[in-house]
Amino acid sequence: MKSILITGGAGFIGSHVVRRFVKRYADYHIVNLDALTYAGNLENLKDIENRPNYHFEKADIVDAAAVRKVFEKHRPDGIIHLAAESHVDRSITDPLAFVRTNVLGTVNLLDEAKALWGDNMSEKRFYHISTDEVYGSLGDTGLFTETTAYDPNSPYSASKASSDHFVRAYGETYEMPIVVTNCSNNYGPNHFPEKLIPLFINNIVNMKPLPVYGDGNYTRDWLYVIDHARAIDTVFHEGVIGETYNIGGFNEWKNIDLVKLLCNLMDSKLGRPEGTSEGLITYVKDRPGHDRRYAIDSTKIKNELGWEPSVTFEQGLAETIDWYMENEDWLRNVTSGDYQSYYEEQYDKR
Ligand SMILES: Cc1cn([C@H]2C[C@H](O)[C@@H](COP(=O)(O)OP(=O)(O)O[C@H]3O[C@H](C)C(=O)[C@H](O)[C@H]3O)O2)c(=O)[nH]c1=O
Repeated sequence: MKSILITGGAGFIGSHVVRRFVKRYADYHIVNLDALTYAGNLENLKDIENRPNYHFEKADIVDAAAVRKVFEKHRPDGIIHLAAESHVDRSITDPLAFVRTNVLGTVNLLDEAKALWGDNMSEKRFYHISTDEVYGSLGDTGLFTETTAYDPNSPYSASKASSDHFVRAYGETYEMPIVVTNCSNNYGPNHFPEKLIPLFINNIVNMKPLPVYGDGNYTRDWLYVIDHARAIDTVFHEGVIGETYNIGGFNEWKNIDLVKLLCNLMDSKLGRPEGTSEGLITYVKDRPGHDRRYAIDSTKIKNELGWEPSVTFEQGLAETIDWYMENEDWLRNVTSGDYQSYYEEQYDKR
């Protein structure tokens, strides 16, 4: 039996990866290691929590002793590392939190894997899930490829770039069997409503303002989270050790166009007169250091591993909206506590 440890498995992307692995690989021993911070939620895994091949361990990757205990208990052969602080706006107000989790936490995991595996690394794998933001910002043309130079602009992307470098350094220095993927913006069910799409769905439902940063002409490449989970499965099993693969949706949208599309779809789902939600659009002060455009070239993973997105944006967005509208309790629970005051504070500071 293969023991696979997935960090951040209670989070957005992580929960889709855990679900996929638990359902597809009955003979694997799947361990979800998660600190259950504000964006981690075991509700995301209710449907699989009683499966015999699923195990949950609450631990913070910053706590090396706690990580060691989990490693000694479950002796993972493979590690899929998704645990991270991920929200760019939060990184602007609290960079150190990002250094702790994303840099220190990653190095802790690498060290514990090295200690556990010793010289016997041949059947092992350390897989780091990263972001296209490490490449910085594009102009109006061009795409990020696996050889684009790192040029991070936000504390978040700097912390992810640093963790990528550490993972590669452990590959070079200790011959750890590593693999890295850099993905574009994900969307889909279970996404914490601080990110653009779920925040705006939630605000439209509640007739609240839709805060578009700056002029709204920023571009992102959107990838359905379920397609991303499938890509992670493919890279974990078939990716070549030491390689990087970019994972994107071939699906670029300017924020303002995406927001207008979302408004129209939501008006028709909610039976509201056309234009109601667009009336909620409010241009607010820009995010400092806001990257203008991300766009990813996923040709390598397509040509070498046969992965490409399978869900169209229209389908994925419709499924996402339906999920949020059918899971109002989930949304209410995750937006309780200090969530509202956190956001109000952020806008005041801009
Ligand atoms: C929350 C929010 C965002 N925006 C803009 C800012 C961006 O241009 C775009 C998407 O923002 P969001 O914060 O959802 O995502 P990114 O900053 O692109 O980063 C995301 O995608 C990458 C790949 C990761 O690696 C990050 O972890 C993930 O958070 O909408 C607004 O205009 N208003 C808002 O209220």
